[in-house]
Amino acid sequence: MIALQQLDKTFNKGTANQVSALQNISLTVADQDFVVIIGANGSGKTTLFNIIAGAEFPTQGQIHINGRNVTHVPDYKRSQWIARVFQNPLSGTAPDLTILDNFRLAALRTSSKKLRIGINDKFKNTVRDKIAELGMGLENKLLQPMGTLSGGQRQALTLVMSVMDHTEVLLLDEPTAALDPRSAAVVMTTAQKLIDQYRLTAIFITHNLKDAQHYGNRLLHMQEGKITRDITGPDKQALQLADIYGWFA
Ligand SMILES: Nc1ncnc2c1ncn2[C@@H]1O[C@H](COP(=O)(O)OP(=O)(O)OP(=O)(O)O)[C@@H](O)[C@H]1O
Repeated sequence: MIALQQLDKTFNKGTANQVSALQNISLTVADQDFVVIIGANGSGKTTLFNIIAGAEFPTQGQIHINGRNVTHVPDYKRSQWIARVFQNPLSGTAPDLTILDNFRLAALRTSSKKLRIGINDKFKNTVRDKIAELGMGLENKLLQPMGTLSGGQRQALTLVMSVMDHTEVLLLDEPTAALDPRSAAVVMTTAQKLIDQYRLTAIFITHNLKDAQHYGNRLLHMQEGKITRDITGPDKQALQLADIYGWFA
């Protein structure tokens, strides 16, 4: 469970450039919830992710993840149980390294994996099996540089890489924004499959209102640093695209 209590984030406090990016945000995300966040540019979505991931600390308020108070735990420590996939398919990957070496690098995020990787072929076989599940034929390209793949292939691999071990929370930060519609659909289908398979708690930021309607069991609308709508369960299922468009009028 993720519990955010009365979070504030102010940038450049006390200066002419002061920005109140998050204002008194309280939110509880249950285990295995799939929450979608939409909102206009500058409404605070990425700042919220930065604070959940530990890339930024709140000006005020607290964050608990599965009962642990992580408010001031930095991102490199939280990465043991939080994975984040970004808009840019190259974020978090090394384009000149092979697919396998990228998986090795990602594996170094957790100490448990450090012990296993590189000792024998077990890690390679595990990676090959996980990649084969994507159904994209990439398991036969383990020694191909990551940078030679398409954006959609890279995002699909990044998803697999992110959730392979110990991840409890998956933060999807506009993961399909740079992709063509077909690749975007493949990446979102992959994300949904992995979320179900690994029973992840997921939060998905998107500007694609169709995806916001289709995915998740809960939809949040952010405006000016606040959560102004929180629609769950049957109410979310009943939402029409026109309703969501109307929120941006
Ligand atoms: N490091 C920073 N320093 C100063 N201001 C910042 C910083 N990061 C974000 N902001 C400001 O905080 C506000 C919220 O920005 P944020 O990036 O969280 O919005 P967003 O909803 O993710 O927008 P977008 O949809 O464009 O990605 C904006 O006014 C932004 O300019």
